[in-house]
Amino acid sequence: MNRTELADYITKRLDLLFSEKIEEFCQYGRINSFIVDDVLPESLALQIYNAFPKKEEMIRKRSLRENKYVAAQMNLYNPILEEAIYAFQDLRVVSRLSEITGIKDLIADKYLYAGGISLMDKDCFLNPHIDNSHDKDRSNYRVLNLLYYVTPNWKLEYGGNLELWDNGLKGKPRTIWSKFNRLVVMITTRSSFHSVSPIRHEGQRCCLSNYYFSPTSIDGEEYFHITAFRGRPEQKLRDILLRGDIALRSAIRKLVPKGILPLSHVYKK
Ligand SMILES: O=C(O)CCC(=O)C(=O)O
Ligand SMILES: [Fe+2]
Repeated sequence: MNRTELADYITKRLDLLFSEKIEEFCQYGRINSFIVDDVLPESLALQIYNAFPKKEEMIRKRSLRENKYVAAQMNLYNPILEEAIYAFQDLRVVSRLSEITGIKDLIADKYLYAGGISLMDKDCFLNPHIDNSHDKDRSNYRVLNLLYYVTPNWKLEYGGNLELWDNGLKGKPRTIWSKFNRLVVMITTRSSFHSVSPIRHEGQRCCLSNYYFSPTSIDGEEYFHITAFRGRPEQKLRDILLRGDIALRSAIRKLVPKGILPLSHVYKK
């Protein structure tokens, strides 16, 4: 199964749900987003899940900000993973998403900057954050996240669900179940705080991530920011520490616009 054949399925699914998803995405008063279930035939989604590498073969990211395993250097792994990720970059998929979201000039990211695959198991989490504003070359704005979940039988009570903080960190988040064979498309702006709730279950939550960029930001303004993590409402001390972390890393970025560390979370071709 190659990326074009996988994209055939994704495109057909989007076409079927097209007008419903436009309405869902446009709903007022929340982080613009929509959900597509049963994206691929079940057996294919399962094949993608089964192709996931062991967490030991991935890069661990562990700090107060997050605890998860990621990989973007896709030629190191089972090729079905690379095919599946790039299926979401097929021009037909990009154009359907542009029509649904109304965002013109969408650009898929072949370098998978900060994207690729992620695996989270017991006690993994992702604290509330806004995503980095730009692509790796700092030339286009990040505007959409495409998150495709592939763990079969993942239950809501396991945790590890996506949370969208529609009313900011003072409000309650909207929880989106990281259900098997589900795609979540969400907008990324300067205020689109989101997180992954801590996992309470012995199992692994696997996700394929694609990020789309555009020459202009969603609000039409010019800005730059790094990924900015915060504490959850009950994590007062962690929030103070993470605010300090944002201030420090932002200051360094002002001095060294390309960052001080070599880019690690990209697909080096
Ligand atoms: O794994 C998820 O559901 C969310 C990941 C995330 O925050 C991101 O890709 O920006
Ligand atoms: Fe994110």
